[in-house]
Amino acid sequence: MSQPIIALDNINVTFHQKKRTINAVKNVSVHIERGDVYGIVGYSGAGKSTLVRVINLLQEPTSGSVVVNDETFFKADTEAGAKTHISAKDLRNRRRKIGMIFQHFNLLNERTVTENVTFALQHSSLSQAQKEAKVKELLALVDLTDRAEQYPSQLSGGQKQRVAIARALANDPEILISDEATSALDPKTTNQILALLKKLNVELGLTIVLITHEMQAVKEIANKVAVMQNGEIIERGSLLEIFAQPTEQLTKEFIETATNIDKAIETISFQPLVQNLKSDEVFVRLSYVGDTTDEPLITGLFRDFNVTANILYGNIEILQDTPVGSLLVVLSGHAEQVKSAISTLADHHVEVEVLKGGSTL
Ligand SMILES: Nc1ncnc2c1ncn2[C@@H]1O[C@H](COP(=O)(O)OP(=O)(O)OP(=O)(O)O)[C@@H](O)[C@H]1O
Repeated sequence: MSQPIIALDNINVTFHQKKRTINAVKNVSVHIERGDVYGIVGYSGAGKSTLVRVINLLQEPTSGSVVVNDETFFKADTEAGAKTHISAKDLRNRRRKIGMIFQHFNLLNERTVTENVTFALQHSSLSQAQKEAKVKELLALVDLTDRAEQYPSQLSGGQKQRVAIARALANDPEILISDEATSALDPKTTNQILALLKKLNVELGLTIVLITHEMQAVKEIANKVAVMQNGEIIERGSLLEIFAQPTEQLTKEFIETATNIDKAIETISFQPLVQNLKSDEVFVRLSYVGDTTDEPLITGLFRDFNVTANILYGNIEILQDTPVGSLLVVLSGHAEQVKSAISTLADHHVEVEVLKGGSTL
């Protein structure tokens, strides 16, 4: 495997306040590959911002090592131990290659869109004409050419975030850190900004670290996910692994917010068919990932076992080009046959969760 573009190892960040010690990040290691859109999900206070601020040393860790693009930015084995630290001058230069965008855009309100983006080029070696061309190119990239001379107060939230993205890209960064960048936006604008980030990832090869409390955002564009709680990463994996087989309760909660399957189960549980489930019926949830979707499994249940499947709800999503499905189904037939049908489904990598009935299985 190639070298990760970002390697954080054994990172601890401890804040000392008067009488309190806050362990904001506890022994976290994360490796992010070039071209990843790496989602870090967690509730407020989980330590996400503190962790990503470590990448460009806006937050110096108490201990651990920070390596970006094969260059050690920081290394300290313990709080008291010897520290290796990149020089201040080098850090300033390297930071320009790590763009950041935030929830509240952080634009200069007295400056126009063009001036806001140009500001990011103040230390650039480009000539004035090159800077002007660069800013024009960036505004075209984020689709804001017609707003170039407007002020932030004249823009919508989504447009302001586009200015912030153009500014973050001014020095051709290889990494973009997005800290809750869509949290203040409505769902439609959120999707437009996420689509723009995805485009930048694909077209520019930009590595994106996406911190958010919204699993929906992660689901739209991330290929990898880490879930943070109390300063620790409690679960991580590819987007598909996390969505298909979450193990931690918190991960399941986040996924639920992005799929609403629990809500569907609750609603459907009140339907007469489920309320008045017969003794030979069982209400199940079938979950599957990938090719299984294409197989006529449901028809096979009747053909092979004489078990009928009444589909009450279905949700199939495409995550990273792979179908991920959930079906809420009432199966009915002889207990033995239903049992065989369920084990056949399991053989085909369909996870079967009995939600109601089935005491005779
Ligand atoms: N400079 C600081 N001094 C003291 N405590 C801090 C500091 N920065 C963060 N913390 C604390 O560290 C913990 C993690 O905060 P952090 O902002 O990283 O969480 P988060 O997951 O990003 O949440 P949010 O989305 O609310 O920012 C919190 O308890 C926070 O109060």
